[in-house]
Amino acid sequence: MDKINVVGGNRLKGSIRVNGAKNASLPILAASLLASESVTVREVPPLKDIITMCEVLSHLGCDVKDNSPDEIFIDTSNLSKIEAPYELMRKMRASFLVMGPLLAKKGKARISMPGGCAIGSRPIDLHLKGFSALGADVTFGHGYVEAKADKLVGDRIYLDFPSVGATENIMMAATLAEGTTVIESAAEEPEIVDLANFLNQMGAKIVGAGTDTIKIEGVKELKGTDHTVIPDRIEAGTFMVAAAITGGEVLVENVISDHIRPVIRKMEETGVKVEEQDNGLLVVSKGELSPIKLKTMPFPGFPTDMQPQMMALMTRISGESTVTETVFENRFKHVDELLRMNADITIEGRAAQIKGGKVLTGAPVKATDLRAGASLILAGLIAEGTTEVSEIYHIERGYYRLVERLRGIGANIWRNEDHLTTVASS
Ligand SMILES: CC(=O)N[C@H]1[C@@H](OP(=O)(O)OP(=O)(O)OC[C@H]2O[C@@H](n3ccc(=O)[nH]c3=O)[C@H](O)[C@@H]2O)O[C@H](CO)[C@@H](O)[C@@H]1O
Ligand SMILES: C=C(OP(=O)(O)O)C(=O)O
Repeated sequence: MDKINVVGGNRLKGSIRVNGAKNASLPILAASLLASESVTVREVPPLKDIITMCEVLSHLGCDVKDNSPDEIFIDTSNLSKIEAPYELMRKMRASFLVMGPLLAKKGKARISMPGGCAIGSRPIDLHLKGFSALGADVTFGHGYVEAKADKLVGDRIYLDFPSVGATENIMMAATLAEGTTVIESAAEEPEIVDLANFLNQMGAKIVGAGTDTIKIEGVKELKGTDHTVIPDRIEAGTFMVAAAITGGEVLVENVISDHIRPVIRKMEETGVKVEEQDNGLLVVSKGELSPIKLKTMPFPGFPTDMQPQMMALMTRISGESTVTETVFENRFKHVDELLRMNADITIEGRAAQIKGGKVLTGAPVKATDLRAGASLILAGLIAEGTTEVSEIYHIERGYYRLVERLRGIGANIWRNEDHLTTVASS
């Protein structure tokens, strides 16, 4: 089984470029189903989740060409199926994002129910509330959710929580509905804005994306387009923490600062210097840092996808920091693994107290989910000895060539197979 090994102690220095955003690419690829012409999407990171979404689109009948490393071409002229089976859904929850586009384009969709995952139960009730409001008949059976509508008709939909996925799915379905749809209490994440821009380029009429009220005036047809996805704000934040935790100096390139303002601000509160330059963010971390209190919130609040990485940073800061997780019910799985590395963390309900400043010690640990895995690698960068991270397929869902890229700025890190190659050739 592949593992990532990290030996702590190196100060990271240099520059590192951020890839296109996984969480913007996935809904955009799903939205390409709505086009009546071909679509090209650029700066798509070549990750496992992206491959899964391409498999879903191919399964539905699309012609998908992966012009590696980061350009995907989709021709929907042979879109014939309306069903996404369990084998594809179980690999990735985000496959559920094809439901809105299929319902809009084909009037019917049958998708295997997405299950929960390590960070929580993750229901889909808000997606379905939206489809029903647009006039779809939604039923369940044999592990599938099925939605049907002779025609979708715009309506006012209030989301009880600003769910990113529900906002995206409903926005996509509404593009071809009759009349106007208004999503209230919508998610405001940058990935929603990127999706709306993509849809508008195809001829959709969406206003208000990036605010809590999105208005979609339905159109008859969407044409093809060529779109470049936004940089990955979570990858950027992860590299910023890598610089900060090691007392390093790293230029993180290809960043939209406004997308990671909360991460910049919380990092500055610790005493890390973040300088906005033309070509990226220069992160400089020197001397003692100060403990902070952090609460995850929907955008523009602090992103839950950066919480485990920030917790790794807190283990290095003397004094007591706290993290409150309000978005997911169970996103503290990394804590047990950090404890194995000598961290001092206690959890009470949705809050964690981190008593930082103890020397971390390398240990065998496992990535329980994507960002938990990133947190362990970051902790490994400062731990004494070797940290051996297993179940790294979680990490590979969201970070492309993380090992090589961190090594490029000075980390002592390798995959088991790299090590064997090095030993064999020496
Ligand atoms: C592929 C992708 O873009 N994933 C991101 C997306 O996930 P995702 O779109 O799944 O996250 P949501 O914003 O929908 O989920 C946020 C909260 O809402 C709840 N909820 C959601 C839908 C629903 O119908 N009912 C309901 O109760 C969830 O259980 C969770 O507690 O946004 C999350 C929140 O920023 C990020 O952590 C994920 O990285
Ligand atoms: C939780 C994440 O992704 P997903 O919604 O695909 O599980 C993530 O990107 O941190």
